[in-house]
Amino acid sequence: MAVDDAHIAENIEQCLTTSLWTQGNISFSKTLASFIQLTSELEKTILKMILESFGLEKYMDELTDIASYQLRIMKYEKPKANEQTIGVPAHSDSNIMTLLYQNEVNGLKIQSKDGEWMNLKLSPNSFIVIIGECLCVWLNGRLSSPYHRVLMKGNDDRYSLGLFATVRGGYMVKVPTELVDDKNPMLFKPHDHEEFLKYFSSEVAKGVVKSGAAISRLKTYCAV
Ligand SMILES: O=C(O)CCC(=O)C(=O)O
Ligand SMILES: [Fe+2]
Repeated sequence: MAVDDAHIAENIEQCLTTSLWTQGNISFSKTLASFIQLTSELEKTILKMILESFGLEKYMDELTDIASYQLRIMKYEKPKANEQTIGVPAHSDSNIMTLLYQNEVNGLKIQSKDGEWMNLKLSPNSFIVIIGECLCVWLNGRLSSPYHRVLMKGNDDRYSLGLFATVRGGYMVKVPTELVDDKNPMLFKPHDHEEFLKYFSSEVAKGVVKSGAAISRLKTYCAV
């Protein structure tokens, strides 16, 4: 892990640990820091594999330089009555890539390209990798960013840990020239993704769009 990444991981876990235990909690801190270290390395390995598959490995340094990582710890309570409740409504992630790790309680559904909702039944110790809209745009739509949601049923609470790799503000998301030719015209104009997210949340606040509809809004915002 590079010095910068170590610093970022340390910051994330310190903020979280001190907000949960004012005195700190060394064992929890260490577990969290090593989780962030391992998952951010895994995210980079997956990104490298994706770039290599498109012959774009020369962009690896650029994309890792502008990445920032956010860890979220999520708890979904079991439904009170014998019913199904929404843990997270349908949405696509607006970042580069998300890695999810859950306890043994399933609940994540992912929508296929033909609109079918698929239940994910995960074996223990597996990770879910979700491509975010920012990477979908950067790759000129070669990989899509799937809609997903969490539905809860049954008698157990669900916990999940999400590592969200995001681009830092100020970075112009620009489709590489290698991905543009006569058959594959550029789909998105270069744009600052953070500016788009600000615009999008103001549209959500005004009630113009629903919070899960970022990808269609992104098309309106910067489609060629
Ligand atoms: O908890 C999960 O499995 C999914 C959470 C999620 O999709 C998100 O926070 O964006
Ligand atoms: Fe998500």
